[in-house]
Amino acid sequence: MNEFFRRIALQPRLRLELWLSSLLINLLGLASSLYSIHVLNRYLALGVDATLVTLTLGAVMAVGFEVLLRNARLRVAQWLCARADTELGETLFEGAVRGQYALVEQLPHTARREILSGQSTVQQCFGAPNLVTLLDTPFAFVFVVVLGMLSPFLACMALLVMAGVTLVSLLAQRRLREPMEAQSRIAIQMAGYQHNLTAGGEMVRAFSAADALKEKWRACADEQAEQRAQLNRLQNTMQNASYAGTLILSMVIMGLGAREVLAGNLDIGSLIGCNILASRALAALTRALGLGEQIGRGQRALELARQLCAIPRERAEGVRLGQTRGSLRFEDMAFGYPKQAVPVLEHFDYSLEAGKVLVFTGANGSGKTTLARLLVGLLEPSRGHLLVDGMDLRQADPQWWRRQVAYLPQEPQFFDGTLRENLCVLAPETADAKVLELCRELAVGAFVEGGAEGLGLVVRNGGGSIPLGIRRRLALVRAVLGGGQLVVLDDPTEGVDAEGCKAIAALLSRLVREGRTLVMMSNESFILGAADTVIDLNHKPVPRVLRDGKPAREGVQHG
Ligand SMILES: Nc1ncnc2c1ncn2[C@@H]1O[C@H](COP(=O)(O)OP(=O)(O)OP(=O)(O)O)[C@@H](O)[C@H]1O
Repeated sequence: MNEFFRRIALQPRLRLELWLSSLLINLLGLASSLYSIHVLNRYLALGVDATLVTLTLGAVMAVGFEVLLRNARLRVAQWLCARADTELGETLFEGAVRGQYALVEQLPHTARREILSGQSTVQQCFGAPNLVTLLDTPFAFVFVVVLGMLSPFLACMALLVMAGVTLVSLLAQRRLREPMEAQSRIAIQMAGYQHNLTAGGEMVRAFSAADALKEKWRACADEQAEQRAQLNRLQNTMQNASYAGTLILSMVIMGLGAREVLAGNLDIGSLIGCNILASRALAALTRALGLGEQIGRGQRALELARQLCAIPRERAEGVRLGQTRGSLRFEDMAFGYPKQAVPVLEHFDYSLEAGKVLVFTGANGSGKTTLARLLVGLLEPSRGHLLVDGMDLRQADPQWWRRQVAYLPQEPQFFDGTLRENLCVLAPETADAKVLELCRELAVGAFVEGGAEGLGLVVRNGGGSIPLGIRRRLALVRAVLGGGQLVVLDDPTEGVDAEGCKAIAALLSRLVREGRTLVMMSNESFILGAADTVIDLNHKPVPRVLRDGKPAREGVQHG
C-alpha cells in the first residue's frame, strides 16, 4: 500500500490532479443513479418527453465526461508508474553491479535472479490500473453518503453488508501470506533445477543424474501444487465473499427498501437509485479488496529487492593517480571469508617493483583467485593494506583502479552482445584491425576470422559455447586492449592447448618488454620459470616467498 502512496507522491502537482479527477469521476458516476430516480419519479409521473430528453442528455454527457476523465487519469497514473518502475529497475541494476562484490556474492545466484525478475512483479502489482482502483476506493463511501441522503436505514444496511464482505476478505488475505511466501521460496528452488537442466544438460545426461534431479523436481512441484491449491482456495473464498455480498446487498436493499416504500418513507425511483448506489459502493470496495493479494505479492518482491539494494555500495569516488606505474606493496595483509576456519592469508608482506613478474602458486583452493580479486579491488583485505604506487587501494576510486588493471578472471565470462562489444568494452574506439591483430597474436585469429560474422559474432550465455581455451584467450584480448599497466592473470593457461600456450608466452614476453607489471596465478612451469618472484599460497596462513630475484629463464618461453 505504501508503494502506491509513494508513487502518487512522486509528483506533488500530479498528486492533486489525481485526487481531484477521482473525485470528479466518482461524482459523475452518480449520474446514472440520479437518472433512474428522476426518470421513474418525474417522467413516469408527468409524462413530459422534454424531461426525458433533458435527463438523458445530461446523463449521456456525464458518462462521456467520466470516460474522458478516466482516460486522462490513467495516463497520468501510467506516467507516474513508469517513472517509479524505471527508478526501481535502475536501483536494482545499481545494487547488483555496484553493491560490494563480496556481499552481493553471498546471495545465491537463484535468489539474485528472483530479485531481479521481481521487478516485473512490482510493475504488474503496483501498475497504473491498480493505482486508479485504489484511488477510487475512498469514493465508495461517497456513494454510501448519497445513499444515506435517500434512506439512512438502507445506507446502514449497505454498510453492514460491506463490513461483512471486508471482514471475510481480510481474513482470507491474512491466510494468503503463508502460501505466497512458500511459492516464492519454491520458485527459487525450481529456478535452481531449471538452471541444472539448461546449463547442466550434459552433466545431467552423462552422469545419469536425471533420476535424482527428477525426484527433487517432483518434490518441489508437488509442494508448489499444494501451496497453489491452498492459494486458489483462499482466492476463491474472497471471490465468493464479493459475489455473495453483491447478491445479498441487492436483496437487502430491494427487500427492506420495498417495506420502506410501503411505509411511505421512500419512493420507487429512490429505491432503484439506492440499489444502484449500493452496488456501485460495494463494487468499488471489492475491487480494492481484490488488490490485497497483488499488493502482498508486489510487497514481497519489493522486500526482496530491498535486500539487494540494502547492500552497501562500493565507493563511488576516491583518489585517481593518473596512470599507475604498477608497483605493489602487500603490508601485513590478511583476508578470510566469513565462517572460514583458516583464513586465506595472514600477515602477508611483500613489495613488488613496477615492471616485475610475480607469480602466486598453490593447490586448488589455496587462494589464488581470492588474491586476484583483492588485486582488482573486488575484495578488500580484512586487515592490513594493499598499496599501489604507495597509495592504499581503499583510497582509490575503484572505477579508476580497474582501468589500470588488465584482468583475466579464472572463469572468463562475456555479456550478451557481439564479440566486438565484448573485446572492446574497455576501449570502444579500438579499430577492428587492431583487435584482429591481437587475436592473431593469441592464435585465435582463425576462430574469429573463420566465422561468417567475424567480430560481429553474437555471444550468449556468458560465451559458454566458445571452447574454454579460445574463450580464455579472447578474454585475454579484452584485458590487454584495456591497456592497464598492471596485468593480473588468473590461471591464463588453464584449458589452453600447446599452440595457445606458446602464443600466450609470446604475449607475456611482449608485455614484460613494454614494462608492465605482471601478477599471475598459476602452477604452469613455463610461467613459474619466467617469474621474478614466486609466492607459495599453500603455506598457511602466511604465504611463503619461494623465489625472489632473477627469473629462472629470460623472457617467457613455452616448452
Ligand atoms: N565467496 C566465497 N565464500 C566463501 N569461501 C570462499 C569463497 N570463494 C572462495 N572461497 C574459499 O576460499 C578458499 C580459496 O579459494 P580460491 O578460489 O581463491 O582458491 P584458488 O586457489 O583460486 O582455487 P583454484 O585453483 O581451484 O581456482 C577456498 O577454500 C574456497 O572454498
